[in-house]
Amino acid sequence: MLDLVSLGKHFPRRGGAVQALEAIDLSVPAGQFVCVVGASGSGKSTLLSLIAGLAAPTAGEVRLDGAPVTGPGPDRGLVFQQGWVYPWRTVERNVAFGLELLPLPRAERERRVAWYLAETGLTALRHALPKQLSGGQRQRVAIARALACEPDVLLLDEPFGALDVQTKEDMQLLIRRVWQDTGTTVLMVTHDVEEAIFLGQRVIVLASDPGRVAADLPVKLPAERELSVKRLPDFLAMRAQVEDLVRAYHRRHQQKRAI
Ligand SMILES: Nc1ncnc2c1ncn2[C@@H]1O[C@H](COP(=O)(O)OP(=O)(O)OP(=O)(O)O)[C@@H](O)[C@H]1O
Repeated sequence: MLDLVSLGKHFPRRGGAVQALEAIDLSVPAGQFVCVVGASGSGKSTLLSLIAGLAAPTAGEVRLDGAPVTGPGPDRGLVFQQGWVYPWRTVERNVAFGLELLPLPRAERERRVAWYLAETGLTALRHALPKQLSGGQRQRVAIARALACEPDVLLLDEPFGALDVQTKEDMQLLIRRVWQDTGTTVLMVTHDVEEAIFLGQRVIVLASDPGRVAADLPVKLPAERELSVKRLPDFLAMRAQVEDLVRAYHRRHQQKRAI
């Protein structure tokens, strides 16, 4: 279970502070797929960096299975938009990277690399260098590398934001399958409301300044989802509801700033 308890983060700014996040209380049961949406500046990336332990909260705490998070750790895997990979390492050696830091027998490391390469459709490319890959393939490498450490929680920060529509949909199907196969908890930040509903079991809408939870909505769609689910009336109704919320909180924020 991932718990965010009265979580807050402010950044000093000349003449005051930016309240990036305030009083966030959220519990994510193990194995759940949660998507976080919100207008630009609502604190989505800040939220992920606090959970990843890359930044410290200024209030409250993050707990994973009851233990406070005090820094980065292999129990949380992080994937960024750019699909950051080590340019001098082959695909296979990129996927092995995090594992090299873990106290695992060599045979187990090799087993995991082979399994996650297959799971992300990269086996045939295992000897390629990143410069030979497309953006979608590089993002698969970043996902496989994060998953190979078998984290309790996979944190995805706009992972498909830079991809074209077809590649993005392929990656959405891939991440859902990987999630179902591994049972990992997934927390994904995205600008794309359609993507959030298609992937998530739950959608959190953040409001800006202070960043806070404006809505926490269950996604009432079948567990098995084809891309065609995006055309169902229930899907379209939820999409309109979430888009209206994001827009409303964004406008409110703009009006506040104008005063
Ligand atoms: N290191 C920092 N120093 C100062 N202010 C920051 C810092 N990081 C974030 N902020 C501020 O905190 C607020 C939340 O930023 P954050 O990047 O988390 O939002 P976001 O929802 O991820 O935005 P986007 O969708 O544009 O990536 C913004 O007002 C931002 O300017």
